[in-house]
Amino acid sequence: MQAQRSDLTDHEARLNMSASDLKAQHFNYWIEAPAKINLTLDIKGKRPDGYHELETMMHQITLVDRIGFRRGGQGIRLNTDSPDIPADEQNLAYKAARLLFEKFNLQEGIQIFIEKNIPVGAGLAGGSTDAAAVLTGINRLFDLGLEEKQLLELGGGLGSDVPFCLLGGTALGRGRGEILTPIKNGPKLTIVLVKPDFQISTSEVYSDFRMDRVKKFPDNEAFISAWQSCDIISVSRQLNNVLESVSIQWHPRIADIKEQLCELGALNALMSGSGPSVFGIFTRYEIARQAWAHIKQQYPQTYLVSTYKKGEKYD
Ligand SMILES: C[C@](O)(CO)[C@H](O)COP(=O)(O)OP(=O)(O)OC[C@H]1O[C@@H](n2ccc(N)nc2=O)[C@H](O)[C@@H]1O
Ligand SMILES: Nc1ncnc2c1ncn2[C@@H]1O[C@H](COP(=O)(O)OP(=O)(O)OP(=O)(O)O)[C@@H](O)[C@H]1O
Repeated sequence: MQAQRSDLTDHEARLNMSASDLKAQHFNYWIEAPAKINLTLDIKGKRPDGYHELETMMHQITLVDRIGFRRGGQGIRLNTDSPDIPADEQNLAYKAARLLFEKFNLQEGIQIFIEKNIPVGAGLAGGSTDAAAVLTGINRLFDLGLEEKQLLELGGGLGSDVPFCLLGGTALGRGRGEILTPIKNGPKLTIVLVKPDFQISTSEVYSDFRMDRVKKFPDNEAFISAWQSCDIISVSRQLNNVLESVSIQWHPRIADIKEQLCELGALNALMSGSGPSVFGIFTRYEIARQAWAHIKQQYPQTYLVSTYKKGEKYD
């Protein structure tokens, strides 16, 4: 027979609580940290600092990590439910916290929890979005008064994707990816996202990139025009990521997944960032759901997601 709540001692009740109840009780402030996909990614050249000059359409989706905070104690303490990421100063979220602690000489400590739902090393900016959420969270919790422009500048020092993760929505990224132009009034996308069971190093992909191996470059102007007309068919036609020329050569399975998504009804499919995640865009939710159920049997890390809107809650 199941014990009633009132029959339990405090300790038993705590043991009976789900991990998420415990987390909710301990961490009293939570921020969502959404993943991003690159709808286009163009490389304009290599810069003197070794980075690549980009022009990329970035887009937040409803696959989110949740970052919990609690003020108090000494210094920065970080925990996570994921065995795949470091729970120490190696973590990009920890580095984000340290940046603000040092800059503002904060005396009171903070405890941070990363509920990890975004696959790691997937081309989905998982580390960057956690870091962005930590900058936002500490700014609010400690009333630091940092404005968006200052946060974006601090974020850019942590990683090229962090500024976009701070800004959110849909934006064109130039420079290293940190010079951002928001692109408003787009459609709400229905997406099936597949993360195959291997990871790819972003820096290795960039260092193997050769302009003369790219067959077709993105047309961002045409993309933006299609986007602002909410014309999903034209948007799908304009999907293009030049880093596929590296990652698909290393892992032909990425091309297989793209093909499979299209066979299952996607208008088109593309690798995100440096890969290996692949997403397909669908016009109808029911077709997307069937494709998701089918591909999930082969690739357990398959997600049915859509365009992320701030303020809405997602499971
Ligand atoms: C592939 C993308 O995710 C697309 O949004 C980003 O360009 C990568 O963003 P990120 O992971 O935040 O990148 P960073 O942590 O700043 O850099 C990782 C490595 O990627 C390479 N890198 C990154 C961005 C860029 N514009 N040019 C580069 O060559 C650099 O070798 C760098 O050492
Ligand atoms: N909070 C974090 N979440 C995920 N990875 C982290 C985090 N902190 C550090 N890392 C490390 O960063 C590396 C890249 O992971 P991440 O999931 O950010 O890759 P990614 O999605 O390919 O990033 P991007 O799309 O920005 O290139 C991994 O080796 C991981 O261990």
